[in-house]
Amino acid sequence: MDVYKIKGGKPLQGTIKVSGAKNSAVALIPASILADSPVTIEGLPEISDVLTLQALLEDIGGKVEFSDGKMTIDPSEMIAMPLPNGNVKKLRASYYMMGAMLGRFKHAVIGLPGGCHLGPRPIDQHIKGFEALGAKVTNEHGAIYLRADELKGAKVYLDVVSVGATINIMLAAVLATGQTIIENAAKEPEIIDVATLLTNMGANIKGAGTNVIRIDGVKKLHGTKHTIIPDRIEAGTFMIMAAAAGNGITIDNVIPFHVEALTAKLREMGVEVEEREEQIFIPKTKNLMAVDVKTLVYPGFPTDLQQPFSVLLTQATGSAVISDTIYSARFKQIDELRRMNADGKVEGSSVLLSGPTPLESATVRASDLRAGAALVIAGLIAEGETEIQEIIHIERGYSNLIEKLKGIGADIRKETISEKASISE
Ligand SMILES: CC(=O)N[C@H]1[C@@H](OP(=O)(O)OP(=O)(O)OC[C@H]2O[C@@H](n3ccc(=O)[nH]c3=O)[C@H](O)[C@@H]2O)O[C@H](CO)[C@@H](O)[C@@H]1O
Ligand SMILES: C=C(OP(=O)(O)O)C(=O)O
Repeated sequence: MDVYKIKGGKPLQGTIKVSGAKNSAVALIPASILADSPVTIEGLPEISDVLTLQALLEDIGGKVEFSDGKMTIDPSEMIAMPLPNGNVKKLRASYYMMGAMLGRFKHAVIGLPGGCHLGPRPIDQHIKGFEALGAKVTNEHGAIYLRADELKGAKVYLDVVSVGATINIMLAAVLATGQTIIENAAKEPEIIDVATLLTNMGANIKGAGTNVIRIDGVKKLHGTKHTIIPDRIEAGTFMIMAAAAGNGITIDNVIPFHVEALTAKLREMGVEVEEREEQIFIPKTKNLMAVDVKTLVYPGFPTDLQQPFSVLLTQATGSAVISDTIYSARFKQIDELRRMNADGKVEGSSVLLSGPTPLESATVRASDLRAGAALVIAGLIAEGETEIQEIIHIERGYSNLIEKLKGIGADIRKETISEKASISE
């Protein structure tokens, strides 16, 4: 079992570079299925979700080359191979194989997706969209069967604002006949990134980034070259880290506009945030004041930063309430932070945190990706050596984290330890 070991309390200083966005990458890669010639994506993060998607494309006959963040996918010989199990369970975004394969082959068999356990994560809105386009969708023994004689554009109103459903319906609709309108669409920057790739492949999409997206179906899509946007959640994680443990940190390769909700919260707490063109500088913070946080759909405060942000609140003066309106039970980090001396309590869909509390090292478990990121930040602050187990979740989403953190002075290493030392349930 691999673990991270972190000796906390080191002064962190210098420049840390953000990689390409995980939540774009995991949609851009499946989008290539819709082309009739090679698609090249540059700036991809080196994370296990990307490698798993590469394997899934290879499973269906794609020829994929991936090195130095550049992936070239030749989709010309892909076939509609069923993917009921195996790799699809390893990540959430395998659901994009549904929209992309349905769009190209008019049928697909895909196992139910995996991903972080954040409470219930239904895909009813994805299915509602596929059905509106004319697909018959059934769930048989844990796999979703999708089949359509023809996909025809339709109006789809999303009952909940969903990133995954918005992108998946776009993927299924770009090669359908006629016009599809997605109403109450999600507006995340990753949706614009995917729409940009599809447009450069020859698709006709208007309104991505607003809550109404119009797609006029085209007959075919061709290969292209695309550079991914920076990961705003990784950037936000580094901003929180800089506020909690930094001695002057520059976060490089960030679009400041994409992290505005976090910037505003940090400023409210007393953190100085200097925005530059593609960088953010955070000097050493002296006094942190507690602030309440409520997660919302974009451009609101992202649920994916709520868990890392909770660590910062343990260092702030006063009491604060965090409410997660997207995933009401996304608080598994709190039990682990309590092992490290944090004063936090989960109450329904909120957490009450009081501080400042000096964190102490402990052996803790990364129950999910952002809980893991939270524990890394906690480990960087804590007195002594913290061991983080189940880092497999962290490596789904953070590219070269150890090297990046060492580069700003952190004492962190990856070690393999005996399974017997696991603290998992
Ligand atoms: C791979 C990826 O991009 N993952 C992100 C994506 O996940 P994901 O696409 O799974 O999240 P959604 O935006 O779909 O979910 C938002 C909310 O809608 C609900 N819902 C969603 C779909 C559906 O069919 N029915 C339904 O009820 C969910 O339970 C959740 O409460 O957006 C989340 C919310 O910003 C982020 O935390 C994830 O990092
Ligand atoms: C929840 C997340 O990822 P996924 O949707 O891939 O599980 C995340 O990136 O924080």
